[in-house]
Amino acid sequence: MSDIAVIMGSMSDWDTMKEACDVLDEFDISYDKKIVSAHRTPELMFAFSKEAEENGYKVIIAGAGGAAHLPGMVASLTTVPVIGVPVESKTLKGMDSLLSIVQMPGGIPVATTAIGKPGAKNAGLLATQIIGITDETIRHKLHEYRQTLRNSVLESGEHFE
Ligand SMILES: Nc1c(C(=O)O)ncn1[C@@H]1O[C@H](COP(=O)(O)O)[C@@H](O)[C@H]1O
Repeated sequence: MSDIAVIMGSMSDWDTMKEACDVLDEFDISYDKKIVSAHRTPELMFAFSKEAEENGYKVIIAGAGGAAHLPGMVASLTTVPVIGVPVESKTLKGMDSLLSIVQMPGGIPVATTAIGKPGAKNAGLLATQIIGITDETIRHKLHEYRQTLRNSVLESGEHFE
């Protein structure tokens, strides 16, 4: 059983969603990755969402671009928390993806990240922080991660005059 599911609307989203998986690998968090589309594979999307809780997922990270209905539709079918990643689209640069994911009606939340790779990375980190609520080892690693981040910023500015 994996803690997290990373799903995406198309194989073309993988270049972006890999950022989330890289973070989960770094923190040694188990995850499954799947291509699931609300538009193209609605039956699979329905079955995946309905089974998510009994499959033991604690968080679902869902990335999609354009008319990005996947995160919201999955969120409507499960109470497992969903983090939506707006994948950058060619024509509208991901503004379409962002607005499709973020503007959920009251009652069905999706935690929406920034557009593209930084958003996918943060989705991985946010999922890690959620897992960290009940896992002290993960919390410890998160503190170390923040310390490394702080140090790299401070060091980068050391000789900046
Ligand atoms: N937004 C969705 C959904 C969905 O929301 O269910 N399924 C696929 N897509 C998106 O279509 C874009 C183009 O897909 P293709 O590259 O396969 O044509 C992808 O970014 C995908 O997430």
